[in-house]
Amino acid sequence: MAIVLGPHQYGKAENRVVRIYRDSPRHEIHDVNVSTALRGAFDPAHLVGDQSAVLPTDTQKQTAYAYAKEKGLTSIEPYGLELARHFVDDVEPVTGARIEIEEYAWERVVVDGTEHDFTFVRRGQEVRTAAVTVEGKGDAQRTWVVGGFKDLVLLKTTGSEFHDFLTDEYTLLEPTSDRIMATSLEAKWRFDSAALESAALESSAGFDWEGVYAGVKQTMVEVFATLHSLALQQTLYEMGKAVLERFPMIVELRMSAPNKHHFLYDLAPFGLKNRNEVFNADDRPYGLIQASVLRDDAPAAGAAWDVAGGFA
Ligand SMILES: O=c1[nH]c(=O)c2[nH]c(=O)[nH]c2[nH]1
Repeated sequence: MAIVLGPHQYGKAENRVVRIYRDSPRHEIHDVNVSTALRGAFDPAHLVGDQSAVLPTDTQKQTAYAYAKEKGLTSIEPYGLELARHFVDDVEPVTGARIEIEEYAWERVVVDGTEHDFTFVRRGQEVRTAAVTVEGKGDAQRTWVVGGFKDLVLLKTTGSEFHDFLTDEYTLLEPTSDRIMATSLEAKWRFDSAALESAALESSAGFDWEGVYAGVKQTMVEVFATLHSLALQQTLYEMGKAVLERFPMIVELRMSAPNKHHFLYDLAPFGLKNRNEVFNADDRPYGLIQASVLRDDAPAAGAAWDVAGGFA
């Protein structure tokens, strides 16, 4: 038996880069958490401690900050593309790079009815995400971009049912035709890599990353609100389908939705009727419903979903 080195990668995780645009009195802020991971011929570092091919994780960090100025940091997808392509194209031993980014949104405070130029309040809603993977050099290079969000907490007070489910001797759940539906939605959408390779997607100027993000989020929120739901599973599928119908550059969407249970509280001991008015918001355990929706002619996903390489 011989011991061999398996897949490996290394990088700087969670660089907290804050980029301010202050070229006019009205400042802009972009607040991100960016993690880099490089793949390639790094076996000697593991096997014999030879660092000659290892671009330090500190350098990767410095690059993330330098690029926020040199290349700009507005939409997170093109910022991730710049970083990933730089590592693969310009650093000889690197054959693949994965850049994962979270963005924390700020909105302007309002003073005397006017938006303030340089003071912001953290927006309590979702965290936007992006994951860019670049593999291979030159003509063989392939690129995958996944946009997304997490922690989008949604709740509807009616318009949700759950009944006619399979039962066995352990089933206690009562069917319901009117319940609260709530979740903290995570969604990730894979852009068409072929479209990415076209010139239009090369720069943030050439592609409306912000518009797509806002549109996907709004589409999902609208479906959550308007679909009379028979199960969270159905809601997820309809949300994903609507996104693919409206956004031709997206080929696949993956969703993860904890079912944030709201149990009707028993007020009978107090002689009170509870007509879906008072609930216990339970935090655990929770149902966890996960689904993906894709075009039947979607190109192969390749390394798009290879989140952090699948390492522990
Ligand atoms: O929307 C739901 N899907 C389920 O699979 C499920 N299971 C459960 O107990 N409640 C629910 N709700």
